[in-house]
Amino acid sequence: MSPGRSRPVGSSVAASKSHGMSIKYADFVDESYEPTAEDLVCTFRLVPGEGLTLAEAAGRVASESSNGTWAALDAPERVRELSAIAFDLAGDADGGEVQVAYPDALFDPGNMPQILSCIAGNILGMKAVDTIRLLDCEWPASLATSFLGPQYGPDVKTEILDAEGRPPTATVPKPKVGLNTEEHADVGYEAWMGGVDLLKDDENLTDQSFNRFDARLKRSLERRDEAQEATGEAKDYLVNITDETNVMLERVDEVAAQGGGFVMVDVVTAGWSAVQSVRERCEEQGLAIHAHRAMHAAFDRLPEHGVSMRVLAQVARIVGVDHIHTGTAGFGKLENEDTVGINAWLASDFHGVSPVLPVASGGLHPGIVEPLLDTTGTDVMVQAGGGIHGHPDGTRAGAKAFRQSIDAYVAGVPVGEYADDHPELAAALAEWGTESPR
Ligand SMILES: O=C(COP(=O)(O)O)[C@H](O)[C@H](O)COP(=O)(O)O
Ligand SMILES: [Mg+2]
Repeated sequence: MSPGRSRPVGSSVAASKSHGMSIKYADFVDESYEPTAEDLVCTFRLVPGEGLTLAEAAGRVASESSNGTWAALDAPERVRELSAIAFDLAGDADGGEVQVAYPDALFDPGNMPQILSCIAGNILGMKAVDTIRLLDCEWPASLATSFLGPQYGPDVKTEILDAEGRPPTATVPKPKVGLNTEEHADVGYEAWMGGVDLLKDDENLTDQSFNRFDARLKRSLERRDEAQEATGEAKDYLVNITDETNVMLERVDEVAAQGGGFVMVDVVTAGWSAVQSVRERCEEQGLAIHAHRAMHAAFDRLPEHGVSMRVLAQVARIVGVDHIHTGTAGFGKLENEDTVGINAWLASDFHGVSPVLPVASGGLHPGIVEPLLDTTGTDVMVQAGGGIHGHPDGTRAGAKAFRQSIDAYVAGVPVGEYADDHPELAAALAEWGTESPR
């Protein structure tokens, strides 16, 4: 049949009471449905609950995530037009994949919590499924463009930093919390002097008693200015503004007033609504947003359940972050994940929405930069904490070694060879070799 929602009323749809039709779970399945360009299409992997077929479970998923419930309902046709339709079912009662198409009129454009309450809401806890995972989404233009989208994306490399033609670098001081303001800013200064572009706060450093936000921002940007002057290279600071939404907005203004170019937000723990608010304020202030994804694994680590990192990254791009962590393709300390596929999506054409710069972070050091970039390509930001500050000769030498490993890659010189006349890199390779840490 031709694409569209005005599908024939199937055998399972019983015309009923005078003003409408009775809709029940089975009416949310149409194996032959062809989605339209206005549909949001979600791919789910699911295992049906006990005693249910794949189609019975899929009907319950499409129903609960759009406008159905457990009881057959009498509803007018215009309400029926808002129903989701499960189609393309592949599998059996032991599990499989299904697509679910949602008409865009079901959604509130520009309201990410509302969209997620549909497609990743009650269905994750229904008895009708033993497990269910939202794997991927095809977004219609009407929803994708109803948010601000990224302001800079990969253009931060040239518009804010001096990183044309190479991956920009960032570092997070370690120990991750506990350093006082002066110690933290000193680490930043040493890292910038060694060749790192960005100082980055860790995900759990915000405004604790030992390192207050306001003082850290001020002092770090003072040291940044010194490093910028000494090196002649643009430097900046990914300061973690994560807090209650109104506090974050005040901090965006403060960062702009002090001359910073970026804010960092723990986007999953803060929540997408708060990220939307920050994004709006960053538009006014011209700041880029670095998205840390702490807590993403609560959604995406178990392969059979939850919401994939791919979908979380899609949401982040639509809402409008400029960078987001997407893992290290198995080379760092974290679980291997679909880093390459997610990064390709973040760079892909998407209804005119700007791309996002992916960030590789977690257990990286100079010895694994080469295989990492071989796998991800160079359109990434590369971030190292322990792989810089754990260098035997300290942070500045560690930053030099890290930058040298990147410069070697961009020059097409094997890292071992480049180390022959770069002693900091040689020391890092002697310390850590080319193994991923655990
Ligand atoms: O602090 C770091 C990296 O420090 P180090 O370089 O010392 O491991 C990152 O927050 C985490 O690894 C999370 O990474 P991701 O957000 O990619 O999961
Ligand atoms: Mg961290």
